[in-house]
Amino acid sequence: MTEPLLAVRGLTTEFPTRAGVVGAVREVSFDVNAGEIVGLVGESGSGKSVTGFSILGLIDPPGRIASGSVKLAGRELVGMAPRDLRAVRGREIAMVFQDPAATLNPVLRIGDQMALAIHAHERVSEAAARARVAEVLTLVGIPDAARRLDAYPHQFSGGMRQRVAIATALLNRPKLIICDEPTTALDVSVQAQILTEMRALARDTGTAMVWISHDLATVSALASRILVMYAGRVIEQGPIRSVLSEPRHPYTAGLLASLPARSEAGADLPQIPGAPPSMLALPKGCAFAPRCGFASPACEADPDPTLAADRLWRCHHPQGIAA
Ligand SMILES: Nc1ncnc2c1ncn2[C@@H]1O[C@H](COP(=O)(O)OP(=O)(O)OP(=O)(O)O)[C@@H](O)[C@H]1O
Repeated sequence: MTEPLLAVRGLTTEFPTRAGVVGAVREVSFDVNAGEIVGLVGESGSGKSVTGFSILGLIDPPGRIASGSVKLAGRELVGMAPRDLRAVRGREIAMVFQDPAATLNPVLRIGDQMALAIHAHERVSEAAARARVAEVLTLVGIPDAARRLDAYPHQFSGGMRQRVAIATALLNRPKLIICDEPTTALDVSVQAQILTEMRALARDTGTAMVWISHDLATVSALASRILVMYAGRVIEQGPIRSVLSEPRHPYTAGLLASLPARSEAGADLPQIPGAPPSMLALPKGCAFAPRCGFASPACEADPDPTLAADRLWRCHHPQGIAA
Protein backbone atom coordinates (compact mmCIF):
# COMPACT_ATOMS: atom_id res chain seq x y z
CA MET A 1 0.00 0.00 0.00
CA THR A 2 1.30 3.46 -0.78
CA GLU A 3 1.70 5.91 2.07
CA PRO A 4 -1.10 8.52 2.31
CA LEU A 5 -0.12 12.13 1.67
CA LEU A 6 -1.61 13.18 5.01
CA ALA A 7 -2.08 10.79 7.92
CA VAL A 8 -3.87 12.18 10.98
CA ARG A 9 -3.96 9.84 13.98
CA GLY A 10 -5.67 10.36 17.34
CA LEU A 11 -5.51 14.13 16.97
CA THR A 12 -6.74 15.79 20.17
CA THR A 13 -6.74 19.57 20.53
CA GLU A 14 -7.73 21.37 23.71
CA PHE A 15 -8.34 24.94 24.82
CA PRO A 16 -8.09 25.66 28.53
CA THR A 17 -10.67 28.31 29.41
CA ARG A 18 -11.79 29.83 32.71
CA ALA A 19 -14.84 27.58 32.63
CA GLY A 20 -12.81 24.40 31.99
CA VAL A 21 -10.98 22.61 29.19
CA VAL A 22 -12.69 22.60 25.78
CA GLY A 23 -11.87 19.34 23.96
CA ALA A 24 -12.47 20.88 20.54
CA VAL A 25 -11.01 17.94 18.58
CA ARG A 26 -11.06 14.49 20.14
CA GLU A 27 -9.06 11.55 18.79
CA VAL A 28 -9.59 12.40 15.13
CA SER A 29 -7.98 10.03 12.62
CA PHE A 30 -8.11 10.08 8.83
CA ASP A 31 -5.97 9.89 5.69
CA VAL A 32 -5.85 12.04 2.57
CA ASN A 33 -4.26 10.58 -0.55
CA ALA A 34 -2.47 12.60 -3.21
CA GLY A 35 -4.95 14.39 -5.48
CA GLU A 36 -7.91 13.38 -3.33
CA ILE A 37 -10.64 15.73 -2.06
CA VAL A 38 -11.85 14.83 1.42
CA GLY A 39 -14.90 16.66 2.80
CA LEU A 40 -15.19 17.54 6.48
CA VAL A 41 -18.77 18.34 7.52
CA GLY A 42 -20.64 19.01 10.74
CA GLU A 43 -22.59 21.70 12.54
CA SER A 44 -21.04 24.91 13.81
CA GLY A 45 -18.69 24.22 16.72
CA SER A 46 -18.13 20.54 15.85
CA GLY A 47 -14.37 21.05 15.49
CA LYS A 48 -13.86 21.33 11.73
CA SER A 49 -11.81 24.53 11.72
CA VAL A 50 -9.78 23.50 14.75
CA THR A 51 -8.93 20.25 12.91
CA GLY A 52 -7.69 22.33 9.95
CA PHE A 53 -5.66 24.70 12.15
CA SER A 54 -4.19 21.77 14.10
CA ILE A 55 -2.94 20.16 10.88
CA LEU A 56 -1.22 23.44 10.00
CA GLY A 57 0.25 23.87 13.49
CA LEU A 58 -1.75 27.09 13.93
CA ILE A 59 -3.17 26.56 17.41
CA ASP A 60 -2.30 29.55 19.54
CA PRO A 61 -1.40 28.94 23.21
CA PRO A 62 -2.90 28.27 25.64
CA GLY A 63 -4.68 26.03 23.10
CA ARG A 64 -2.59 22.97 22.31
CA ILE A 65 -2.47 19.66 20.51
CA ALA A 66 -2.70 17.43 23.58
CA SER A 67 -1.97 14.19 21.73
CA GLY A 68 -1.91 12.54 18.33
CA SER A 69 0.08 12.73 15.15
CA VAL A 70 -0.13 14.57 11.82
CA LYS A 71 2.19 13.20 9.16
CA LEU A 72 2.68 14.83 5.78
CA ALA A 73 4.30 12.38 3.35
CA GLY A 74 5.65 10.50 6.37
CA ARG A 75 7.04 13.59 8.16
CA GLU A 76 5.65 14.36 11.63
CA LEU A 77 4.29 17.91 11.93
CA VAL A 78 3.19 17.78 15.58
CA GLY A 79 6.01 19.16 17.69
CA MET A 80 7.97 20.41 14.64
CA ALA A 81 10.07 23.56 15.24
CA PRO A 82 8.09 26.73 14.35
CA ARG A 83 10.63 27.66 11.66
CA ASP A 84 10.27 24.32 9.91
CA LEU A 85 6.49 24.50 10.21
CA ARG A 86 6.46 27.92 8.56
CA ALA A 87 8.34 26.41 5.62
CA VAL A 88 5.74 23.64 5.36
CA ARG A 89 2.87 26.15 5.46
CA GLY A 90 2.35 27.90 2.20
CA ARG A 91 4.80 25.67 0.42
CA GLU A 92 3.57 22.13 1.10
CA ILE A 93 0.22 22.83 2.73
CA ALA A 94 -1.81 25.97 2.04
CA MET A 95 -5.08 27.16 3.53
CA VAL A 96 -8.02 29.07 2.06
CA PHE A 97 -10.50 30.72 4.42
CA GLN A 98 -14.13 31.77 4.09
CA ASP A 99 -13.22 35.42 4.11
CA PRO A 100 -10.67 36.37 1.44
CA ALA A 101 -9.93 39.50 3.50
CA ALA A 102 -7.98 37.12 5.76
CA THR A 103 -5.59 36.53 2.85
CA LEU A 104 -5.68 39.74 0.80
CA ASN A 105 -4.06 43.00 1.78
CA PRO A 106 -6.36 45.84 0.61
CA VAL A 107 -3.54 48.33 -0.03
CA LEU A 108 -1.38 46.12 -2.24
CA ARG A 109 -1.95 45.38 -5.90
CA ILE A 110 -3.06 41.78 -6.51
CA GLY A 111 0.03 40.90 -8.57
CA ASP A 112 2.46 42.42 -6.04
CA GLN A 113 1.01 40.69 -2.98
CA MET A 114 0.82 37.33 -4.72
CA ALA A 115 4.42 37.68 -5.88
CA LEU A 116 5.43 38.28 -2.23
CA ALA A 117 3.97 34.87 -1.35
CA ILE A 118 6.32 33.30 -3.91
CA HIS A 119 9.37 35.26 -2.79
CA ALA A 120 8.76 34.13 0.82
CA HIS A 121 9.62 30.58 -0.22
CA GLU A 122 11.70 30.77 -3.38
CA ARG A 123 14.37 32.93 -5.02
CA VAL A 124 12.93 33.85 -8.40
CA SER A 125 13.07 36.92 -10.60
CA GLU A 126 10.25 39.46 -10.47
CA ALA A 127 9.29 38.57 -14.05
CA ALA A 128 9.13 34.84 -13.26
CA ALA A 129 7.04 35.53 -10.15
CA ARG A 130 4.57 37.67 -12.14
CA ALA A 131 4.31 35.01 -14.83
CA ARG A 132 3.50 32.39 -12.16
CA VAL A 133 0.90 34.72 -10.61
CA ALA A 134 -0.80 35.20 -14.00
CA GLU A 135 -0.68 31.44 -14.56
CA VAL A 136 -2.47 30.53 -11.30
CA LEU A 137 -5.03 33.32 -11.73
CA THR A 138 -5.87 31.84 -15.13
CA LEU A 139 -6.09 28.38 -13.52
CA VAL A 140 -8.83 29.57 -11.16
CA GLY A 141 -10.85 31.10 -13.97
CA ILE A 142 -9.85 34.79 -13.90
CA PRO A 143 -10.01 35.94 -17.51
CA ASP A 144 -7.32 38.19 -18.91
CA ALA A 145 -5.26 37.62 -15.77
CA ALA A 146 -2.00 39.28 -16.92
CA ARG A 147 -3.83 42.58 -17.42
CA ARG A 148 -5.42 42.45 -13.96
CA LEU A 149 -2.22 42.06 -11.93
CA ASP A 150 -2.16 45.77 -11.18
CA ALA A 151 -5.71 45.87 -9.81
CA TYR A 152 -6.42 46.28 -6.07
CA PRO A 153 -8.61 43.75 -4.21
CA HIS A 154 -11.56 46.20 -3.99
CA GLN A 155 -11.69 46.32 -7.79
CA PHE A 156 -12.65 42.61 -7.81
CA SER A 157 -16.06 41.11 -6.99
CA GLY A 158 -16.45 38.82 -3.94
CA GLY A 159 -16.26 35.71 -6.14
CA MET A 160 -13.13 37.03 -7.88
CA ARG A 161 -11.48 37.86 -4.56
CA GLN A 162 -12.11 34.32 -3.35
CA ARG A 163 -10.61 33.01 -6.60
CA VAL A 164 -7.54 35.17 -5.91
CA ALA A 165 -7.29 33.64 -2.42
CA ILE A 166 -7.47 30.14 -3.93
CA ALA A 167 -4.91 31.10 -6.59
CA THR A 168 -2.60 32.42 -3.83
CA ALA A 169 -2.83 29.03 -2.12
CA LEU A 170 -1.78 27.38 -5.40
CA LEU A 171 1.25 29.62 -6.02
CA ASN A 172 3.90 27.36 -4.52
CA ARG A 173 2.35 24.16 -5.85
CA PRO A 174 1.36 22.76 -2.42
CA LYS A 175 0.60 19.08 -2.08
CA LEU A 176 -2.43 19.83 0.07
CA ILE A 177 -4.86 22.74 0.42
CA ILE A 178 -7.13 23.02 3.43
CA CYS A 179 -10.22 24.96 2.38
CA ASP A 180 -12.34 26.25 5.27
CA GLU A 181 -15.81 27.18 3.96
CA PRO A 182 -14.27 29.03 1.00
CA THR A 183 -17.48 29.35 -0.98
CA THR A 184 -19.99 29.79 1.85
CA ALA A 185 -20.20 33.59 1.53
CA LEU A 186 -20.68 33.51 -2.25
CA ASP A 187 -23.93 33.33 -4.16
CA VAL A 188 -25.03 29.94 -5.37
CA SER A 189 -24.10 30.29 -9.07
CA VAL A 190 -20.59 31.56 -8.28
CA GLN A 191 -20.27 28.78 -5.71
CA ALA A 192 -21.16 26.15 -8.33
CA GLN A 193 -18.62 27.58 -10.80
CA ILE A 194 -15.84 27.57 -8.20
CA LEU A 195 -16.67 23.99 -7.17
CA THR A 196 -16.39 22.85 -10.79
CA GLU A 197 -13.05 24.64 -11.10
CA MET A 198 -11.73 23.15 -7.84
CA ARG A 199 -12.57 19.66 -9.02
CA ALA A 200 -10.70 20.26 -12.27
CA LEU A 201 -7.79 21.78 -10.34
CA ALA A 202 -7.40 18.76 -8.08
CA ARG A 203 -7.56 16.50 -11.14
CA ASP A 204 -5.15 18.50 -13.30
CA THR A 205 -2.59 19.54 -10.69
CA GLY A 206 -2.76 16.51 -8.37
CA THR A 207 -3.32 18.83 -5.38
CA ALA A 208 -5.15 17.12 -2.52
CA MET A 209 -7.79 19.07 -0.60
CA VAL A 210 -9.51 18.92 2.74
CA TRP A 211 -12.78 20.76 2.11
CA ILE A 212 -14.40 22.00 5.32
CA SER A 213 -18.08 22.93 5.14
CA HIS A 214 -21.26 22.79 7.18
CA ASP A 215 -23.03 22.25 3.86
CA LEU A 216 -23.34 18.60 2.94
CA ALA A 217 -24.60 19.46 -0.57
CA THR A 218 -21.38 21.37 -1.40
CA VAL A 219 -19.19 18.60 -0.06
CA SER A 220 -21.08 15.91 -1.92
CA ALA A 221 -20.54 17.81 -5.19
CA LEU A 222 -16.82 17.82 -4.66
CA ALA A 223 -15.34 15.20 -2.36
CA SER A 224 -14.66 11.54 -2.97
CA ARG A 225 -14.59 10.81 0.76
CA ILE A 226 -16.37 12.42 3.66
CA LEU A 227 -15.78 12.79 7.39
CA VAL A 228 -18.74 13.77 9.56
CA MET A 229 -17.83 15.52 12.81
CA TYR A 230 -19.93 15.90 15.94
CA ALA A 231 -18.76 17.45 19.21
CA GLY A 232 -15.09 17.15 18.29
CA ARG A 233 -15.21 13.56 17.07
CA VAL A 234 -15.38 12.02 13.61
CA ILE A 235 -18.59 10.00 14.05
CA GLU A 236 -18.70 8.62 10.51
CA GLN A 237 -16.41 8.45 7.50
CA GLY A 238 -16.27 6.70 4.17
CA PRO A 239 -16.56 7.09 0.39
CA ILE A 240 -19.08 9.82 -0.33
CA ARG A 241 -21.49 7.76 -2.46
CA SER A 242 -21.64 4.99 0.08
CA VAL A 243 -22.15 7.33 3.07
CA LEU A 244 -24.84 9.32 1.26
CA SER A 245 -26.75 6.24 0.14
CA GLU A 246 -26.37 4.27 3.39
CA PRO A 247 -25.56 6.52 6.34
CA ARG A 248 -24.77 4.44 9.43
CA HIS A 249 -24.78 7.13 12.11
CA PRO A 250 -28.22 8.60 12.94
CA TYR A 251 -26.62 12.07 12.94
CA THR A 252 -25.44 11.63 9.33
CA ALA A 253 -28.89 10.29 8.43
CA GLY A 254 -30.44 13.40 10.02
CA LEU A 255 -28.13 15.74 8.11
CA LEU A 256 -29.04 14.00 4.86
CA ALA A 257 -32.77 14.11 5.56
CA SER A 258 -32.55 17.88 6.06
CA LEU A 259 -31.09 18.47 2.57
CA PRO A 260 -33.62 20.37 0.41
CA ALA A 261 -32.95 18.09 -2.58
CA ARG A 262 -34.13 15.10 -0.55
CA SER A 263 -37.57 16.37 0.41
CA GLU A 264 -40.78 17.11 -1.42
CA ALA A 265 -41.33 20.61 -2.77
CA GLY A 266 -43.33 22.70 -0.32
CA ALA A 267 -42.89 20.24 2.57
CA ASP A 268 -41.12 21.35 5.76
CA LEU A 269 -37.53 20.13 5.90
CA PRO A 270 -36.99 17.61 8.67
CA GLN A 271 -34.60 19.03 11.26
CA ILE A 272 -32.48 17.23 13.82
CA PRO A 273 -34.16 18.10 17.12
CA GLY A 274 -32.25 19.96 19.83
CA ALA A 275 -28.85 21.64 19.59
CA PRO A 276 -25.23 20.48 19.78
CA PRO A 277 -23.96 20.07 23.35
CA SER A 278 -21.75 22.56 25.12
CA MET A 279 -18.16 21.45 24.66
CA LEU A 280 -17.67 22.20 28.36
CA ALA A 281 -20.43 19.85 29.48
CA LEU A 282 -20.46 16.90 27.11
CA PRO A 283 -22.99 14.21 27.92
CA LYS A 284 -21.59 10.93 29.22
CA GLY A 285 -20.98 8.42 26.41
CA CYS A 286 -22.21 9.28 22.92
CA ALA A 287 -22.47 13.09 22.62
CA PHE A 288 -25.32 12.80 20.10
CA ALA A 289 -27.50 10.53 22.28
CA PRO A 290 -29.64 13.35 23.80
CA ARG A 291 -30.80 14.28 20.24
CA CYS A 292 -30.98 10.76 18.86
CA GLY A 293 -34.21 8.87 18.22
CA PHE A 294 -32.39 5.54 18.61
CA ALA A 295 -30.64 6.25 21.92
CA SER A 296 -30.70 3.49 24.53
CA PRO A 297 -28.92 2.87 27.85
CA ALA A 298 -26.02 1.43 25.82
CA CYS A 299 -25.29 4.98 24.58
CA GLU A 300 -24.10 6.02 28.04
CA ALA A 301 -20.86 4.28 27.11
CA ASP A 302 -18.75 6.04 24.46
CA PRO A 303 -19.06 3.95 21.28
CA ASP A 304 -15.77 2.62 19.89
CA PRO A 305 -15.21 3.15 16.18
CA THR A 306 -16.50 0.27 14.03
CA LEU A 307 -14.51 -0.38 10.87
CA ALA A 308 -16.20 -2.17 7.98
CA ALA A 309 -14.42 -2.26 4.63
CA ASP A 310 -13.82 1.40 3.74
CA ARG A 311 -16.39 2.73 6.21
CA LEU A 312 -16.14 3.79 9.84
CA TRP A 313 -18.76 4.85 12.39
CA ARG A 314 -19.04 5.42 16.12
CA CYS A 315 -22.54 4.34 17.13
CA HIS A 316 -24.22 1.65 19.21
CA HIS A 317 -27.22 1.67 16.84
CA PRO A 318 -25.86 1.92 13.29
CA GLN A 319 -28.58 2.33 10.70
CA GLY A 320 -29.18 -0.25 7.99
CA ILE A 321 -27.46 -3.01 9.91
CA ALA A 322 -29.44 -5.80 11.58
CA ALA A 323 -29.05 -5.62 15.38
N1 LIG B 1 -9.32 29.72 20.88
C1 LIG B 1 -10.31 29.00 21.40
N2 LIG B 1 -10.56 29.00 22.73
C2 LIG B 1 -11.57 28.26 23.27
N3 LIG B 1 -12.38 27.49 22.54
C3 LIG B 1 -12.21 27.45 21.22
C4 LIG B 1 -11.17 28.20 20.57
N4 LIG B 1 -11.24 27.97 19.23
C5 LIG B 1 -12.27 27.12 19.05
N5 LIG B 1 -12.85 26.80 20.23
C6 LIG B 1 -13.99 25.91 20.45
O1 LIG B 1 -13.73 24.69 19.80
C7 LIG B 1 -14.92 24.13 19.27
C8 LIG B 1 -14.73 23.80 17.81
O2 LIG B 1 -14.63 25.01 17.05
P1 LIG B 1 -14.47 25.04 15.46
O3 LIG B 1 -14.25 26.46 15.09
O4 LIG B 1 -13.46 24.05 15.05
O5 LIG B 1 -15.87 24.56 14.96
P2 LIG B 1 -16.38 24.47 13.45
O6 LIG B 1 -16.97 23.11 13.31
O7 LIG B 1 -15.33 24.84 12.51
O8 LIG B 1 -17.54 25.52 13.48
P3 LIG B 1 -17.85 26.75 12.46
O9 LIG B 1 -18.48 26.08 11.26
O10 LIG B 1 -18.80 27.58 13.22
O11 LIG B 1 -16.55 27.41 12.18
C9 LIG B 1 -16.02 25.12 19.55
O12 LIG B 1 -16.73 24.71 20.71
C10 LIG B 1 -15.29 26.41 19.79
O13 LIG B 1 -16.00 27.24 20.66
